[in-house]
Amino acid sequence: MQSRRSKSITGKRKQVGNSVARVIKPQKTRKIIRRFHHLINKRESICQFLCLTEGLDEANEKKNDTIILASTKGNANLSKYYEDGKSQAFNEVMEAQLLKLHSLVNNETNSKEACDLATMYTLLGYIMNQIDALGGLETYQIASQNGQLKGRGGDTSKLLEKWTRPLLGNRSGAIALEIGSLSSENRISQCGLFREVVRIDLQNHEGVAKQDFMERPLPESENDRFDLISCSLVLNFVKNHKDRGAMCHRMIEFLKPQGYIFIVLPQACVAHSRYCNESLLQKLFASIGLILLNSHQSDKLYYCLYQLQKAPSQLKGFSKRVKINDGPGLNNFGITL
Ligand SMILES: C[S@@+](CC[C@H](N)C(=O)[O-])C[C@H]1O[C@@H](n2cnc3c(N)ncnc32)[C@H](O)[C@@H]1O
Repeated sequence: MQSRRSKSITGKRKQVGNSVARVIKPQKTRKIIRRFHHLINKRESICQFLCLTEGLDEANEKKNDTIILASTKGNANLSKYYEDGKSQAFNEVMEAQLLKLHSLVNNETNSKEACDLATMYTLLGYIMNQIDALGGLETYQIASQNGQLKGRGGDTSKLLEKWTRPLLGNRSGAIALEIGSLSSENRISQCGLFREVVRIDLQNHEGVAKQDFMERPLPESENDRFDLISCSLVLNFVKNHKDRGAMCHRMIEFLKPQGYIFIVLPQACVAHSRYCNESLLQKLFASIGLILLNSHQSDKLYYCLYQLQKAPSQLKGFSKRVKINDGPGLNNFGITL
């Protein structure tokens, strides 16, 4: 029988599995999700600064720890700074440093000198410990799941049903793929529009297959393709702009001609990003053959429905992130193709 307690990367014992779900109060879920995103984004910025983006994996913090340690390349000082950061509990000094990280990593005169590296590795250690203290990806997913509970208005596929019923209502036998699925109880699975909904996620959940979409074998025939792909709050979860682009390309491979993609992002990804807004997103998707049918922005989320048309023969202008907004308080969300 699997133990309900496991060791964290810092060696502390922590609870895993359903026991965590019991201790996350609904009013805390948003806070947890925001904190998780904050930490992951800051870690991404530091890793980019250190040219260390390769291989970090939100689903495996132990592996991340090993990768970061390996990047110190036996430099005892750097690994000491990293361990030093890990040993620090939540504190205002480190939080303030995280908040001004943007100016540190974007300072043109900042060469990767010893003092920068010391700060960065200490912050990395601190972030790792904070993610660990939060319970890592598992707690985040449980918080997201709680956020979806019926009656709390959290199931984004309610809008998917509303938008696609007029399009798919008469089509019998439609099949859907839900990437990042946390439950078989969501509207996408219950609305009756689909003969089958294939649900996948990086982690195990009841009624959901554990699979990394990026490793799902490519379709060999039309039967392996989908009428609709749902990608709700997943792209923002993917660690960098290139990998998000790769996921978008891959979704196209899995769509039937004229198939639909339903995408949900935190509203901040289109409203408060240096590298993304709704119009850029629309152009970027158009370059891979996706035409916008519907969109909606709530206080917290941005929803959109695209349909696959014929892709233009050449991909143009989306291989690099271009700054379209500037100012304090913006995030670095972006997608490149
Ligand atoms: C915030 S949850 C979103 C849950 C749900 N779809 C929703 O709308 O609330 C993001 C989920 O995306 C999943 N995810 C991220 N990358 C993935 C990938 N490559 N393949 C499968 N699932 C992935 C994560 O495991 C995580 O559970």
